Amino acid sequence: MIILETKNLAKKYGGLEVLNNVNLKVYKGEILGLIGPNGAGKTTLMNLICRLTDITKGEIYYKGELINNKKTYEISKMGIARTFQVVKPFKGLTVLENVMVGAFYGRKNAKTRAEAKDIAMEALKIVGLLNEKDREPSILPIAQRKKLELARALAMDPELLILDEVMAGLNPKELDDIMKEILLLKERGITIIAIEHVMKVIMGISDRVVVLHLGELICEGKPHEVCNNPQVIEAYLGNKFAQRGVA
Ligand SMILES: Nc1ncnc2c1ncn2[C@@H]1O[C@H](COP(=O)(O)OP(=O)(O)OP(=O)(O)O)[C@@H](O)[C@H]1O
Repeated sequence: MIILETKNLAKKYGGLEVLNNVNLKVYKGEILGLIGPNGAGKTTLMNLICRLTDITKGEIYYKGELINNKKTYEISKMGIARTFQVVKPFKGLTVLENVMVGAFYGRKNAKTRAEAKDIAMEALKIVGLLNEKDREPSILPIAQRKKLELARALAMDPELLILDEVMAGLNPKELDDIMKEILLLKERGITIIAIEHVMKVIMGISDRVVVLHLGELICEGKPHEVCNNPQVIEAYLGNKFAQRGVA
């Protein structure tokens, strides 16, 4: 079953064509890896889906419903949550309070502080950040700030979770930990789109991979199929990767 679909989606910033004719299908329950070179349009595509930026052309359907005219907060209530590439926790709020913000804006729609706290505590438990709940986010190391971002998105109780480079800057042990957590989220029934440059992660968690290049989807398939596609090797991975298998 398709949970999200874009049809002939296009985005221009002034004269700059950033996305062109993107037909993306995301199936319920899968982890979809989205890869492509810097500037390919990956974040822009996610910004369009979350309705953070105007659509130049085309349609976006979520669970069969056209969402072109929805507001970002309506998208959150419908069950789409995302993390951001650059983690920006709210200053002056503790880790717990930052996650509570997600509980107020998401599908669970917390009505009281106590309710939001329960939801946030559960999300912090899932990502293993309960011990840090009273700390100031800015003093957390990068791996924990990424977990905070993940917890905030989880507190929104998403059906579709968009992860924008949650792995960047993590060491191998931290990568393994967060990969396991993402696979657990899939087991909980959450559909995931993961934008990622770390190919070990993409190969390790994705059911399917799509490749964006110069604003167009140039390839989709199982991870190993995509990695062996000559166009993808040429545009993104390079020959070294193809010979080695996993970067
Ligand atoms: N608000 C904006 N105004 C003008 N141009 C923009 C804007 N946002 C993005 N762009 C341009 O759109 C193109 C695609 O950017 P985008 O951030 O979507 O790429 P990306 O694939 O996510 O790259 P990266 O892997 O580096 O994060 C780039 O050329 C970028 O400079």
